[in-house]
Amino acid sequence: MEDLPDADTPPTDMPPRYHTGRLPNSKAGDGKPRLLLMGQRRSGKSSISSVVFHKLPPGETLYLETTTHIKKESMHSFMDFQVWDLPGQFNYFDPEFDVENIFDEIGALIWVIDAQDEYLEAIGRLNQTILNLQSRYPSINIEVFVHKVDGLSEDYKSDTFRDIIQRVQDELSDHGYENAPVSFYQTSIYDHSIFEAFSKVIQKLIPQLPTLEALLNSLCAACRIEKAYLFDIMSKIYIATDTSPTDIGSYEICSDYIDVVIDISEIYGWDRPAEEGKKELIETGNNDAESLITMERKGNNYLYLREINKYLALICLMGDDSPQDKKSIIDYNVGVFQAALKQVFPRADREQLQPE
Ligand SMILES: Nc1nc2c(ncn2[C@@H]2O[C@H](COP(=O)(O)OP(=O)(O)OP(=O)(O)O)[C@@H](O)[C@H]2O)c(=O)[nH]1
Repeated sequence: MEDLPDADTPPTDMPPRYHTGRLPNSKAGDGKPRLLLMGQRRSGKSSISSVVFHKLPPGETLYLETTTHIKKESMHSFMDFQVWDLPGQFNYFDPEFDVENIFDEIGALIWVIDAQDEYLEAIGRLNQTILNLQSRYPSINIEVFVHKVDGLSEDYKSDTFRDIIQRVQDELSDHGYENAPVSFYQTSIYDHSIFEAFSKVIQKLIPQLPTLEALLNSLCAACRIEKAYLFDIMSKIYIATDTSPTDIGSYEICSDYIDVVIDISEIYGWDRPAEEGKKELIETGNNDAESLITMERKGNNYLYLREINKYLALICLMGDDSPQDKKSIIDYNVGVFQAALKQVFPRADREQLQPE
């Protein structure tokens, strides 16, 4: 890390600006990239957005009412984005809907399929939607959540997953779209899988991801960290991790630790008013922010957490080779990491693009 004070920004035609709340696909000026949640009725769309973005306990989704109109919500976090929950009963390519308004400029379309239900009709509609979109908006990422897998046996779960992928891919190749940007995830609101899937969806929209990963790799190598995650604290989505294999177990440990931090800061935290005359800095690399740093032993692992700013936290997972002795080295290197983040998202650029 010491050799890496100036991180290279990957070559790109566009100025880096997602950290101002704009993702690359978003309409210049509106500042809010859009994620669309689509799928059949009762497939679980509102539950997903309530659990991930509003911390609704999964059991309480049983009482959610059917969505009858397009529900638009703005999320304010590391980046501002909109989540649109589209009721399952309409065909959005009908002339009565303003197709352009719905699909123009979206970051990703998340299609939710209820794996516990008959899914052939859902796949038919998904295929139709993908084909419609491919001709008009070929670059939209289509993310298929094979959802509610919690109630299924391991065998049934993987058979269903494979069957759905096969049916979608067959239909696409029949129409000559072998390389359509479609990805599949197994999800449930009753475990961490829904957060993991959302993390991957969001990461695809971050152009500087390779740089963030390279920085996290260097940090891990310098401090013998097993796994490092850069978390969005509010949603528990991780926006980057090092490139060593990710297992859901390490994500779960880190995500539970974030919960503890949130609970404690809800009790002891308070709002800091912005200093007079100064705009509040909400961006990556704001190391003027008060920062919480902790290191704790969890079973055979040590967990190191450092708040990067109001929205982001770095969490590292280490083995038992006395990392406590190395805490000062880790602190130092994480400080270098934070400085490098600032190079990736220079402050001048942030201020210039900060909405008034
Ligand atoms: N077992 C299980 N049930 C789930 C899961 N996610 C959602 N559900 C249940 O599925 C039912 C329907 O969820 P909703 O979120 O209302 O579905 P929706 O897709 O928004 O439905 P509409 O508003 O009618 O379009 C609720 O009873 C949820 O509790 C899951 O991961 N596992």
